[in-house]
Amino acid sequence: MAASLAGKKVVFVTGNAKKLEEVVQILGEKFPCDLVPQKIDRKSGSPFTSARLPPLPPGGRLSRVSVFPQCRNTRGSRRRSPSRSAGKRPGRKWFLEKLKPEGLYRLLAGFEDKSAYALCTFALSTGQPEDPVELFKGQTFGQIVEPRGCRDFGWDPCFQPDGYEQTYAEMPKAVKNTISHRFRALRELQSYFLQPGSARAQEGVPQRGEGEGAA
Ligand SMILES: O=c1[nH]c(=O)c2ncn([C@H]3C[C@H](O)[C@@H](COP(=O)(O)OP(=O)(O)OP(=O)(O)O)O3)c2[nH]1
Ligand SMILES: [Mg+2]
Repeated sequence: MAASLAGKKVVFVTGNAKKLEEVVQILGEKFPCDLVPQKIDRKSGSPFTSARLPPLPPGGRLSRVSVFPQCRNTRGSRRRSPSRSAGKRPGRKWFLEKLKPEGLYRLLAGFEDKSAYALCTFALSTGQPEDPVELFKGQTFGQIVEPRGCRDFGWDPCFQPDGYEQTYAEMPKAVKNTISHRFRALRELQSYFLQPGSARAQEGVPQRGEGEGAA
C-alpha cells in the first residue's frame, strides 16, 4: 500500500454492521487509511445523495447497485413477492428477510444443480462528480446447501464454498475472510493502490481516464 495513503479518510458507505466488521477484519491493522463507516442518507444535503454521486460506471445492474444502493432501494420500492423474484436477486436484503436461509435452500429443491456464487462489488469514488467510479469485484464459487452454522449474517448458513466441508457460517471468520467474495474484492482494491509508480499510488485516488483495466 502506498505510503501516501497513510492517514487518508476512506468513507465506507454501508448500513450493514456485519459487512463492516468483515471489511475491518480483512483490511487489518496495516491498512493505512482511516476507514469511516457511513449509512447512506436519502435526504438532500447528504454528500451521498444520488444527485451528487458520480456518473454510473459501465457494467450493468450489479454495478449500478454498488454505486447507488439507496437509490436502488427507493426506486425499487415496488416490492415483489419472493417467488416472483426467484432466481433473480436472492441476495437482496428484503428477499432474504422474508425467505430466511431455509427458504432460499427450498427454492432450489427441484433443481439438481445447486451451484452458486457469492459476488461482492466495491465502488470507489473520489467524491468528485467528474471523476470515474472504479469497481472492484470478488467472486467465490460454491453450492447452496441446507442451512448450517451461525445465524448472525444473511445467507452465510446456506453457502458452502467449493473445496470446503463447512458453510460460510460454520467456518471460523478467519477462514471465511481469506476466501470470501468480500476478501477477493478488497484484494483487488488494495492491489489497485499498490501499482508501483502509478499516479493513483501517489495520489491515493483514481485518475480520470484510468478505467476498466485497473481492477
Ligand atoms: O450471509 C451473508 N454473507 C455475506 O457475506 C453477505 N454479504 C451480503 N449479505 C446479505 C446482506 C443483505 O441481506 C443482502 C445483500 O444486501 P445489501 O444491499 O448488499 O446489504 P445491506 O444489508 O443492505 O447493506 P448495505 O447498506 O447495502 O451495504 O445479502 C450477506 N449475507
Ligand atoms: Mg443495501
